[in-house]
Amino acid sequence: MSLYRFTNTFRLAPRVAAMQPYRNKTHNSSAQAASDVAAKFKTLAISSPKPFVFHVELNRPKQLNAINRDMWLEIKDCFETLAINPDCRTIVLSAAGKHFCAGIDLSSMMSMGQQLADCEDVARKGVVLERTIKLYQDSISAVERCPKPVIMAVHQACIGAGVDLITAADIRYSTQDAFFQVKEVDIGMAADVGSLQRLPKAIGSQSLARELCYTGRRFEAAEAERSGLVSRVFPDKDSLVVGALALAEDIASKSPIAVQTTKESMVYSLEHTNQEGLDHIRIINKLYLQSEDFAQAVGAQLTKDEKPVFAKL
Ligand SMILES: CCC/C=C/C=C/C(=O)SCCNC(=O)CCNC(=O)[C@H](O)C(C)(C)COP(=O)(O)OP(=O)(O)OC[C@H]1O[C@@H](n2cnc3c(N)ncnc32)[C@H](O)[C@@H]1OP(=O)(O)O
Repeated sequence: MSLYRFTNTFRLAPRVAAMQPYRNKTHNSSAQAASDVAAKFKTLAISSPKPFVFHVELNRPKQLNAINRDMWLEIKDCFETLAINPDCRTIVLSAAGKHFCAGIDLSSMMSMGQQLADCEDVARKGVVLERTIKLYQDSISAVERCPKPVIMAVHQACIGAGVDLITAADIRYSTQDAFFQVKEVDIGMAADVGSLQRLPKAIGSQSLARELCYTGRRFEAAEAERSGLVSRVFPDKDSLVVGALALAEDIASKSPIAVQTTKESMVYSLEHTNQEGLDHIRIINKLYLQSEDFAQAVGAQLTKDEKPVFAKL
């Protein structure tokens, strides 16, 4: 079918000319948007190194990026903010300092224990704990709920809450010196913010997932790659971040309608039958196949235009 017939069939004209200004403006506008977002956070560093790509860094290097209450709150806020930011299409999350994440901040956990001890009634203690666990669950789930693909770039230790965090992401890359531990059993608790639900799906083996969760044993990057927890391993942190950003840039160059709908459908399909997943995407696509992105992307394929430009979403 010719481009003219295709766009006419869908009663759409590619708006390439109208969107020409985005070609030059995108990066400045993403960079400005990133500095606006960054100003809100003290445990996260945020930048936009490439057009439509945001880079979020866990930024408590002295505490090995152990997740304290501020960081739980800020992860949630950050991903909810980026979810609706039109200058953001993909997110890379890495971490500053020696390790990716040492898990929950054990000092702040001790002070929470102290606060609970000050309250005598078991029901009231239960309510406080319930609210805290829900808040932390929502923090990690904000990564999965974010419609923009999230790529985790993991170096060195990724422990406890760190594993909860990375299993909520779309794609995981690591360095060859990375290691992982579902360490909650070692601090006398069952993991409760996502690893038990998401790790078995991420690696596709109940047997291995249960072994890791019951023992808390450390597993290295090579095993993580073999099991599918990470999809690429890099020699060091610099090449890891470069590789993750290059992947993010590639995804960000595609139609945001197409990419975000793909994420929504794949996340939905994790917890639904194939038929439910097919019903879900059919209902979305009966609307979205009328998008100008579709006409434009098909047009670009037909005309071999390597860089179609899509409107912000
Ligand atoms: C409602 C709750 C929901 C969430 C639950 C989540 C649970 C979890 O995350 S369970 C896992 C908890 N984390 C740990 O058990 C990790 C303990 N740390 C380590 O295994 C090692 O420190 C690590 C392998 C991360 C790094 O080893 P390395 O030799 O490089 O450094 P260290 O000398 O051990 O540590 C340096 C200083 O950092 C302090 N530190 C380490 N981890 C934590 C942490 N999670 N929270 C707070 N502080 C931590 C460590 O004590 C050292 O401090 P200092 O002695 O003052 O230098």
